[in-house]
Amino acid sequence: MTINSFVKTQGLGNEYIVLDENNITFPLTEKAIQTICNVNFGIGSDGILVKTHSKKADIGLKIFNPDGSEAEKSGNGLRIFCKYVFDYKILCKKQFTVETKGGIVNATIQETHNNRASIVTVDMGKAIFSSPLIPTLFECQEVQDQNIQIEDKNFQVNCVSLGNPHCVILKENLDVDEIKKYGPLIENYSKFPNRINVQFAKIIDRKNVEILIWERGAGFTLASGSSSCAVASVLRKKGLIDHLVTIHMLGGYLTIEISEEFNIRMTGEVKQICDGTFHEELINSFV
Ligand SMILES: N[C@@H](CCC[C@H](N)C(=O)O)C(=O)O
Repeated sequence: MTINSFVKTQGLGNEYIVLDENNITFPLTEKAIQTICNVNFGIGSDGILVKTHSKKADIGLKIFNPDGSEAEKSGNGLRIFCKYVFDYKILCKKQFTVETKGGIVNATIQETHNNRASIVTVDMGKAIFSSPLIPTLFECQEVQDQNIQIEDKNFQVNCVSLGNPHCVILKENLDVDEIKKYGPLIENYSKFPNRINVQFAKIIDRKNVEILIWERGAGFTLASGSSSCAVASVLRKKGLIDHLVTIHMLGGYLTIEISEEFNIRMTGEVKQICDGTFHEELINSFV
């Protein structure tokens, strides 16, 4: 990769721009991230992934939301980053560890279908249900079926952390307009000090769940890996699904495996969209 070059890749319609911290000449400020992720003034993306050095793992990853905030974890982001690391021969092996702000994960490149897609598995770590660790300000030890009032509506929320915080709401019917209206209000609800990712989930059967997502710092997205893991963890804890489940989203599906100890393994597709170089005129609009 050359100076100021980028790769853009999507996982089920959740798209990320991948950068190497050694190759960028400009400071990655909040304004730079917001501009690059903007589809009208920049490249357009659901976030930015930055390759960094790690002393504890094979490689390091920083994850930024399009509003400029830093996320601890991202499921699609991790699969996308692992494909990049493998395809661009940054690490010449199919199994490696990645350090994120939300912990170290193990990743495996399963298949690379000749110029079609890659299938990547990531061990996302252990689902954490302890309220203060998520963090939430609910006084109970674990946040299960807690009622919250948002304007005219009452929601029963279940919270979990996969390194990043999630709020899962079970629904009988999924409504895109509803999550677009209430998602940002739940994201910023007073009991979520670090804000939160929001999922509406509809159980199809014990092996299939359909979800809609409102992402912290990004908004409505077509898919989210950590959200899929969050929904699977919460529903498994309630005994409503099997240990192996397919999470269906608007952009595609992910397979999630939940161990007895709530270690979560996620497998799904990723496809590169393009690569390129930031134009001077774009860089000058945020430096
Ligand atoms: N799209 C991601 C989640 C990205 C981070 C999230 N918005 C946060 O702030 O925690 C995924 O696939 O997990």
